[in-house]
Amino acid sequence: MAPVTSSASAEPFLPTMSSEATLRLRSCARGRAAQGGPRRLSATGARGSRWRASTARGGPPRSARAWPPACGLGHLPGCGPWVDPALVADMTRLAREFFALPPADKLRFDMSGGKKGGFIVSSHLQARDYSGLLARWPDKPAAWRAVGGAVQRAADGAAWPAGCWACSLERWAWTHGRARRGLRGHGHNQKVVVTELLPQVPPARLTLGLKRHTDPGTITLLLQDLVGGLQATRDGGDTWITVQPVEGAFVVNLGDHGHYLSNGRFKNADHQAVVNSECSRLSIATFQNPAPDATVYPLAVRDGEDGPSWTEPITFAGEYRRKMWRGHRARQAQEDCQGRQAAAECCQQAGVRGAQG
Ligand SMILES: O=C(O)CCC(=O)C(=O)O
Ligand SMILES: [Fe+2]
Repeated sequence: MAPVTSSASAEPFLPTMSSEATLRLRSCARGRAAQGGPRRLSATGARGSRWRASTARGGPPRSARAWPPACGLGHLPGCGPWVDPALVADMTRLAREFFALPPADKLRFDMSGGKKGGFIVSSHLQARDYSGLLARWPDKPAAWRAVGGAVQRAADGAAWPAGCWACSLERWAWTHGRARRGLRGHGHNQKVVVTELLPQVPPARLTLGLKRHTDPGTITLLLQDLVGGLQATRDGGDTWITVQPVEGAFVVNLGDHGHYLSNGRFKNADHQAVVNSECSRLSIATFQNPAPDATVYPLAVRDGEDGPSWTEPITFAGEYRRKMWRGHRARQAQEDCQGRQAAAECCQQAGVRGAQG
């Protein structure tokens, strides 16, 4: 997802161009307070799709009728072992070293086009093997390619705590007669690693950070530093809850595909990331996407169960295209509307009537 800014300036927006001398590595309490007193997400919250991965391992769900408990903010069923903390530390350190490089070194790899609210490095070509990442990942600091590759390999499911969530759900569905033809083919063979730096931004600058969105894939494993800025909403953006950073913990977001796979039982996380006026903020997201062309049916629902009961199969590629198209249409409509409004104001000023249309 691309970050946005409402700033009129088109200058490349790089952290080394701000007044910040060095990247802060530690928590920024004042900055967090400036974001309006974030609330801690609670495991007793309503059904949602964002939870903290935990070292605790749950067994497969026992009930033949209920949905597995991954839908709340609690722990995941069937989790594998934790990711190696040394790997996480290396990835974070190297990312910070990269973002501290001079702009010329970074701009070659920037995925945000220099005009957005943050700086993104992404293995966006979604290579099925890891050579894609290794070829496109920054060559400085020297060790980062190898470590980035290791992170992407780790995300293959076995080593990440929640990477096997879709597989758990799939196993559960087959055991309990909920699977439909095609579920097994969902694959899990696309991994995209995105490292993003949201620079420290003076309060006067109207930069938003990463705009509100849902992730398109199955799940996203997100590592955020202790600055904080990730926010979630469950009322369509009226109110936002800041996801309190926890050292070494991943935030796991369910994406659109996971939402469909669970037949709407597990909601896709509606989220954004805001900038901070005190600190730059680093996040590393690993998107777990299904195979693009695999035909996937949503899990079956039983008579009398609440919620949607979708039956149509989808492919990730098709859904993704539709989502992008809807976004494009919405942006066009907004631009048209702004254009009409500007024309109306202009006509009003000039004393002309009937500018609507
Ligand atoms: O930086 C973050 O915390 C969120 C990143 C994110 O949501 C994304 O890249 O899709
Ligand atoms: Fe996201």
